[in-house]
Amino acid sequence: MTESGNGTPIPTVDLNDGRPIPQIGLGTYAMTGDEGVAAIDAGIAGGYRLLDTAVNYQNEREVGRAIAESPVAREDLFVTSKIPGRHHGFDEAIASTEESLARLGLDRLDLHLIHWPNPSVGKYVDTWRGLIELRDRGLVTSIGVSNFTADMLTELIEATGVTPAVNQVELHPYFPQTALVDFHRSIGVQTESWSPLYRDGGLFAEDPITEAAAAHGVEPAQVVLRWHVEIGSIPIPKSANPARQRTNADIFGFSLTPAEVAAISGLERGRMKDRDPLTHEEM
Ligand SMILES: NC(=O)C1=CN([C@@H]2O[C@H](COP(=O)(O)OP(=O)(O)OC[C@H]3O[C@@H](n4cnc5c(N)ncnc54)[C@H](OP(=O)(O)O)[C@@H]3O)[C@@H](O)[C@H]2O)C=CC1
Ligand SMILES: O=C(O)C(=O)[C@@H](O)[C@H](O)C(=O)CO
Repeated sequence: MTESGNGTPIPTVDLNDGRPIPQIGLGTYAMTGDEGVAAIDAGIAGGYRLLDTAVNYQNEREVGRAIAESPVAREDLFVTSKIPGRHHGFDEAIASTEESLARLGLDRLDLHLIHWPNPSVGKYVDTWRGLIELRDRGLVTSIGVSNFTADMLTELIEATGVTPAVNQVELHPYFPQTALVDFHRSIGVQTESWSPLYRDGGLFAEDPITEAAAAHGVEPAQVVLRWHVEIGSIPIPKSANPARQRTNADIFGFSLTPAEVAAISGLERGRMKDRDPLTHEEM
């Protein structure tokens, strides 16, 4: 257990491979250059131990710089990256991951994900076999996927016998993905929420969120992020602002009532535009 910048401990949960993962992480999308390194430095100093990056964020070097200059021991950090669609395939996934490790300056990733399934390409099972090989070689500790549907997860498990540890998906009060989260729970997959704050797109003014914030004496963002924890998902909010980073991580000193959770989940209206993994593909 680590402490957030406000001194609230950040607990962990165990993945289906027995590895502990922090219950909140720092999203690093768009954190590039010296400013990006400073933002990631601040996140680690503020208590984050889970760092979420990807080949396509073009910031693995920045994440690696922050890790190298951090006083926090490498073994206390949990680093996630993601294989892009243009690197789908068994051999391609292995080569891509070796390049990611070189950019990060690491000898191992804690978690590595297939970033998007890209179903029209038809190689996500081969890519999954590549991740299994990488895990067996010790280059990756836990393996998972992102933006996979229940049917895609079932296909991976039936083809390889290996269940992903994580499925990182779009998840926020406007898109709670209740059926998928329940399916994950039924097969032992840990849900991670991307865009957990809906990119600050108006969520914080919704009545169920402002009312819960007033009731608990916290910020709306803390209510939203606590909601993720209550529904069993790990949020990975992005903030480059050290004060907001610390506020976001400070969500383990209070809990929401079942009625508050239900009211927030009742804000459901659908996913972000054009982000359906059956049709949205990223190379
Ligand atoms: N696997 C996938 O396909 C995807 C993965 N991701 C991952 O998820 C992470 C988070 O998602 P992202 O899309 O970045 O968006 P988020 O939902 O995390 O929202 C980030 C935005 O909210 C603002 N913000 C953060 N905290 C607060 C706060 N307490 N109060 C007010 N505003 C706040 C940030 O501004 P500021 O920085 O100024 O605080 C930023 O503009 C990404 O960084 C990435 O790691 C994202 C999309 C897809
Ligand atoms: O941020 C990520 O991991 C992505 O996959 C992005 O492409 C994301 O989907 C996005 O919306 C970028 O604007």
